[in-house]
Amino acid sequence: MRLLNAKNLNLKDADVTYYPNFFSKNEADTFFKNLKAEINWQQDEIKVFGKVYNQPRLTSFFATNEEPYSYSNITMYPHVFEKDILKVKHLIESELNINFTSCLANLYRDGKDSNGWHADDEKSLGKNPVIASVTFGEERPFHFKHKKNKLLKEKMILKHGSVLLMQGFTQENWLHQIPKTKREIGPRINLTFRIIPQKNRVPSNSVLS
Ligand SMILES: O=C(O)CCC(=O)C(=O)O
Ligand SMILES: [Fe+2]
Repeated sequence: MRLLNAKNLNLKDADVTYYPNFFSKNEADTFFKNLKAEINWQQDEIKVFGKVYNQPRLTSFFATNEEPYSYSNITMYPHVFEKDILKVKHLIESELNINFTSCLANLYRDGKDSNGWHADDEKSLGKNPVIASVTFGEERPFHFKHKKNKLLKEKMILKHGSVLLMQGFTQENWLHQIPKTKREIGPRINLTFRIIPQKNRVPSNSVLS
């Protein structure tokens, strides 16, 4: 049932599939409530043209390994996966047959919170990264635009309990954003599951010959 009504967006030079009904209404309501309370949401600062601002959303980072995640000028160190986020992880992994190591969680408190145009193309994610992006709470528009061909764009609404799977050449060729809105709206939680391998480290007790 979770993959019911799956839709490939058929974006050029990309591979994006939307699963609008991945979580039932009841499941999604419960996850939203629990994750909002359980997660240790943090406020990071971003630097734009030398000036420091609060990032327009709260975040938290989780991983099964110790590998931090750096993007823009922010480095996030992982928490261990907590109860509910681990449940979400397992449900996604078993349906999509993909194992994720890490999750960047975003809390958009209201319409003033946003996520500007970007691609998740950090080196640490490797080439052609797979990203599963889960929405709980308020639905928000999600925009895509092609990096080179200005005529190619797409807008969609990410529903409560939906999953958006981005893979293949998506990050190489497209940008995405969650724009601000003037509408009076409630909070939205987004979980982006990613694969960020642990870099090789020499164990402290090893003997090098
Ligand atoms: O909130 C979303 O749906 C997108 C989040 C996102 O693009 C990101 O965290 O990289
Ligand atoms: Fe992103």
